Amino acid sequence: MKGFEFDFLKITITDVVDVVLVAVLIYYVYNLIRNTLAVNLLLGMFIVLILWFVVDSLKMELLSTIINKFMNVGIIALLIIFQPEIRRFLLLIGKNAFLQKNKAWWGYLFGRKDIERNNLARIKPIIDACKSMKKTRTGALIVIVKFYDEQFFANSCEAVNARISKRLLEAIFQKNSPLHDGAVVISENKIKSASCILPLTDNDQLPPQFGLRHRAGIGVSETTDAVAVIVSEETGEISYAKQGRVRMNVSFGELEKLLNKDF
Ligand SMILES: Nc1ncnc2c1ncn2[C@@H]1O[C@H](COP(=O)(O)OP(=O)(O)OP(=O)(O)O)[C@@H](O)[C@H]1O
Repeated sequence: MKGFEFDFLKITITDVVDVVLVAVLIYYVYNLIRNTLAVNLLLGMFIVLILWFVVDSLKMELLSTIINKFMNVGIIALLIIFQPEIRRFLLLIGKNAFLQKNKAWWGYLFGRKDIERNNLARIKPIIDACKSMKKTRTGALIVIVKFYDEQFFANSCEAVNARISKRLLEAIFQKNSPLHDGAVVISENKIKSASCILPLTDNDQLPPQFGLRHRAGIGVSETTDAVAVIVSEETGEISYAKQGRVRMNVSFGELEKLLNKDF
């Protein structure tokens, strides 16, 4: 008994690391699914789990067997249901970790000011294009990805592979342009493709004025590491989608800050 109490109270460094890692994992998972449909799915699964325990402890054989069978395929169902979140999570810990490490080295070697100046040079054409498209009420969807997944984008896009420029972005989204329908995808400092058809979000909590353009921007940010800048054709309002969540009526100052952080 004494041994048990001693064991119970013994906390090793590994235990602390274990708890911290689990806390970090929960934080990341929470951040990934916060305000997305995945929360409802998770809640649904949690309710089924509670029901299973209740039914099992009340020895209700038939219902228990049915839920048991359902739970047996639970892992596969989880993988299918949470495929976008799992994909985003793995991209986050893989690609982002590498990029962040690089950023830190660049910061160390060349100083923060240089990074910010470099970033502004990359971001400025996008912000300038948005300013001009807001004025002319030109609808636009600009998607920025850290990791350009050829397979994901190649099938539904026209390849561009050009330097990011304000005039090119304006020309693409201009109403008479053959490429104006769909999204522009920017990655690795280039306009990689245009006229991309993206997956639409299933989120039913979005404002009613959000049509297909907004839904596509939010949808791609749910399934990939992308952020999307959306210029509304109707209102000229700028929205910013990231991880399935959307910020509406973003000012150009805010847009610069957001892109500086995410690009
Ligand atoms: N799956 C898709 N992927 C990328 N772009 C799309 C997709 N579906 C529609 N679009 C773009 O959205 C445009 C239609 O936008 P719609 O008016 O439905 O959107 P909205 O969100 O209401 O935006 P706006 O405020 O600009 O009207 C299409 O012309 C096309 O360019």
